[in-house]
Amino acid sequence: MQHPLFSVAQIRGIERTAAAGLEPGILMDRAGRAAADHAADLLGPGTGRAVLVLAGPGNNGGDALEVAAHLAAREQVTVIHLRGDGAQPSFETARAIERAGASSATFTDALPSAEPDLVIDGLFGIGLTRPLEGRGRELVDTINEYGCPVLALDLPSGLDADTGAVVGPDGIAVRASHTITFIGDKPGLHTNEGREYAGQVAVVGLDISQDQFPPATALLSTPDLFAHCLRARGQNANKGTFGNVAIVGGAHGMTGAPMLGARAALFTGAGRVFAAFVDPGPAYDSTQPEVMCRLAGGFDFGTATLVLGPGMGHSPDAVRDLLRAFESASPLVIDADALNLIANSPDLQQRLTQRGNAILTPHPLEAARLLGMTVPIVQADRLAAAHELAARFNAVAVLKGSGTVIAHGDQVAVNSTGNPGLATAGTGDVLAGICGSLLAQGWPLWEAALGGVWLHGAAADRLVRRGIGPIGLTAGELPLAARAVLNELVRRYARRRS
Ligand SMILES: NC(=O)C1=CN([C@@H]2O[C@H](COP(=O)(O)OP(=O)(O)OC[C@H]3O[C@@H](n4cnc5c(N)ncnc54)[C@H](OP(=O)(O)O)[C@@H]3O)[C@@H](O)[C@H]2O)[C@@H](O)CC1
Ligand SMILES: Nc1ncnc2c1ncn2[C@@H]1O[C@H](COP(=O)(O)OP(=O)(O)O)[C@@H](O)[C@H]1O
Ligand SMILES: [K+]
Repeated sequence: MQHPLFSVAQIRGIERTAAAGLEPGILMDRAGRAAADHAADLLGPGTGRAVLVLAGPGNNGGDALEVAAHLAAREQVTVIHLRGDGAQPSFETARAIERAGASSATFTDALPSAEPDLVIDGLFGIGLTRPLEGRGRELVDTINEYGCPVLALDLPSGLDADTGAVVGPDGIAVRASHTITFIGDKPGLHTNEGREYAGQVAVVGLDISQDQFPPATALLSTPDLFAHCLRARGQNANKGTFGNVAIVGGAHGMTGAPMLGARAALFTGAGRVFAAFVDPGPAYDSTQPEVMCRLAGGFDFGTATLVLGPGMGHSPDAVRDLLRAFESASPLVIDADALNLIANSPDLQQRLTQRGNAILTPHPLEAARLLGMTVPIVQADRLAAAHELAARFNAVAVLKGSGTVIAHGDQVAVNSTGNPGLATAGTGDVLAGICGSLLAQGWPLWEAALGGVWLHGAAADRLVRRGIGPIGLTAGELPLAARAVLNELVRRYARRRS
């Protein structure tokens, strides 16, 4: 099943169309009821717990007041309602104000002296137009220090639902442990700062019929998007069935990078794996003797899927190898130094665009160099940056980081796996090796990128679940974990086809 992500403009459109066919206020009734149920689940069995409800001036505040009215029957509810000095509340918010006012909830301007058992964040949702300031900012500052669960309504106040950026210069947002988001899921909850601030995300469609939803802006990447490429191995398979991968890089002093990529390719099922060194490198890898070490200069680039860039350096030999690789018809994964060489060379850019058949895997700095912009601009709208990379270089673009964005043509996906254990040197080399391995096994570019990124993150998640990381997780531990995750996926999804 697909997991769509909608822009704020799309959510507004869906809300308008749905509301036109319903009694006024029904959608807020449903949002308030669903959020109150979610809050009750977080509180667990019992009654009389202290719940702090922060309600803003708009409809997000209306949702929060509905939650307050529902919860007040069982819990000790305190409401801080920031009314703002803008327009009058909407019909549904005015009704929510009345309902909460008629309940046993206590309204106050001051935070309670003791930390509550649960905070409901209904300050701002998709109507946030500027950074938090004044009292709103003070409240967020304080609740961000609490240790109790924080349930954000629709999205954490202060976050941009489209981009996952904290609105601001010098902005602030609620750090929620849970977010219940209404009508449809939003990209900003899953990329950039979104994963940090949104916590666990639950989506409530408010019973709006699917035919009122437009095509999604993006999809959250799950194995359903690449399951059709997962295949059990036929009994009669041989190593030639699973393709050749060559990791091309490893300038003097950087031999570890291609070795990590090569191990990742091997452990995720490539038939034969080469490490092709730009400068004279090791004769063999004593830890992984299955990897065949070669000098890139003499390697026939037409015989393997090529992963270009890990530890490649910037020497004339590196450029020569890159040019030769571009002249081959082999599928390419382009990473690290290869991306920097391309960023510096209009000629390489033109050749890449003309040849196609490539996955680019930049981190935000590499993406900024390729696009001729700064990292903050790339990060301010990661979906747009990935889309632009894909269009400009005629490739599948993988913009790495928390909530990696994968883009090609009109398609955009946001990855749902991974954790900060991956923030350590060499994990990018492993990702490039996995993508190369899947390509070599016959996966199309788009699926190899989606699957490679998902698997890489899931491998890190598996290690963390087993107590290996996030602190101290090493890139070299990922390939074995990726192997386990891939075999599990194949058992779950694959039908034997050979
Ligand atoms: N309608 C429905 O049926 C449904 C609606 N739903 C809910 O509605 C939410 C959207 O509601 P919304 O459009 O009212 O926007 P919301 O996020 O409450 O904020 C707008 C208010 O904040 C103000 N403001 C903005 N920025 C500010 C700042 N930095 N600092 C201070 N003030 C600031 C702005 O006033 P301004 O000063 O800009 O005029 C305005 O008053 C959505 O996220 C979902 O939760 C769901 O229940 C589904 C059904
Ligand atoms: N905080 C994080 N959460 C999730 N994934 C992360 C995080 N930090 C880094 N990663 C992932 O780790 C990898 C790092 O790649 P890269 O920066 O190229 O590292 P290197 O060049 O050292 O191998 C990417 O796949 C990236 O998406
Ligand atoms: K909110």
